Order: sequence, then structure tokens, then C-alpha cells
Amino acid sequence: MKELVIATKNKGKANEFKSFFEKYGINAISLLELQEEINDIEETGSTFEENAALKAEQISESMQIPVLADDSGLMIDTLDGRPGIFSARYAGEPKDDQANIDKVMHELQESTERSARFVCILAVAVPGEMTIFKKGYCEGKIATVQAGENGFGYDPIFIPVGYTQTMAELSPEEKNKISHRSDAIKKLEDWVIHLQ
Ligand SMILES: O=P(O)(O)OP(=O)(O)OP(=O)(O)OC[C@H]1O[C@@H](n2cnc3c(O)ncnc32)[C@H](O)[C@@H]1O
Ligand SMILES: [Mg+2]
Repeated sequence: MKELVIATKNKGKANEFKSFFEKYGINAISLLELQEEINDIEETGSTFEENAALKAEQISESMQIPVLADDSGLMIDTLDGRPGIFSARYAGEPKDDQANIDKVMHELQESTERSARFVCILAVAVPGEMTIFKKGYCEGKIATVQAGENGFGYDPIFIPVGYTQTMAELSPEEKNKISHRSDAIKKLEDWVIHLQ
């Protein structure tokens, strides 16, 4: 089976990439599964694109293989797009999904302006080639009550457009049909097929 290294240490993302790439007969391997210990890559960029490129290019360079990275986040309109690129550590170090949710819920309080979107930027770095980028979205709103156990990150407070449940109440299969990550992956299909 073909293999593709995904420059992520996020278990939730890694699982989603596994199921996307399985369909193409590709084994998606995250940094959590590699034998060698990979140091955390500092996400010092000021955009999703810069951070996705940092992750993909650093691992691709050191391993001399094609690498895919994902930089993603939640953008809330009434918070001027926050947490945005700071989504993973919105409530500070160490990264804590529940603390991030609590902070967002506190900031929104009773607000009726709750529109938001998940954004995903994929970067593919191949040694000696220009890095390519694909962008995906999932539109929705922030719930007034946290619900659901599936997924990761902000899924328990994000209600996608056309749904009454949160992303964390949907099955993994349902999430993978409509998520920002799947939207971006579909746009990468030509490259993925070429990899096979
Ligand atoms: O950098 P890597 O190692 O890939 O893992 P990370 O969790 O730090 O990933 P990001 O830097 O891209 O930050 C993305 C954050 O945005 C949130 N997020 C992204 N995609 C999400 C999704 O599908 N569902 C819920 N929250 C998501 C979640 O809080 C993530 O930690
Ligand atoms: Mg990160």
C-alpha cells in the first residue's frame, strides 16, 4: 500500500485523513506513528497558509519525501475571525479543547450573532518542488449549549449549516462528508490520484 506522511500530531485530524486516504488505497501516517521522535514545529506564521507550509516543508525537507500538512481553525464573525490561526491554543498552553470551548462560549455569552466557519488549508510539500495549497470551508454557527462526544476541537459547539446537531453529534462518516477538511481534500484529488 502507498504511504503518505501527514505532518500532524493531532489524533483527530490523523483519523480523518486515514479514512479519506483509505478510499484511494493510501495509508496516511501521522507524526504520532513514526518511529523517530519529531520535535513540535513552531507555528510562527501569521496565516493558515504560512503555518501549513512550515509544517509540510520542514518534515518533507528532513525526510526527503512528499508530506501533507493541515492548518485549520474556527473563525467566528462576531469575534472578528477569532480564534482563527490561534484555534489550537486559544485558551493558552497546554493545548486544551475544553478550555478553548469554554473561552469561546464565555466570549459569545448570550449573543445572537453566532455565525462561524471552519477553515482548512492543506499544504503539500515535495522535495525540489513548489508547495501547493488547497482551501476548504464548512459554514455554520456556534451552539448555545455544548453537545456530542465525537470528533475533536470545537466540534461540540459547531452546528453546520443545514443541521440541528453539533458536529460532535454527527457520526465520523457524516462529518467527513461535509467538513472543511473533506472540502479541501476533494480539491487535492488530482494530486492524490497521481500519487497512486
Ligand atoms: O498542528 P497539528 O499537529 O496538525 O495539530 P493542531 O491541533 O495544533 O492543529 P492546528 O495547528 O491546525 O490547529 C487547529 C485547531 O483548530 C481546531 N480545529 C481544526 N479542525 C477542526 C475540526 O475538524 N473540528 C473541530 N475543531 C477543529 C482545533 O482546535 C485544532 O486544534
Ligand atoms: Mg498546530
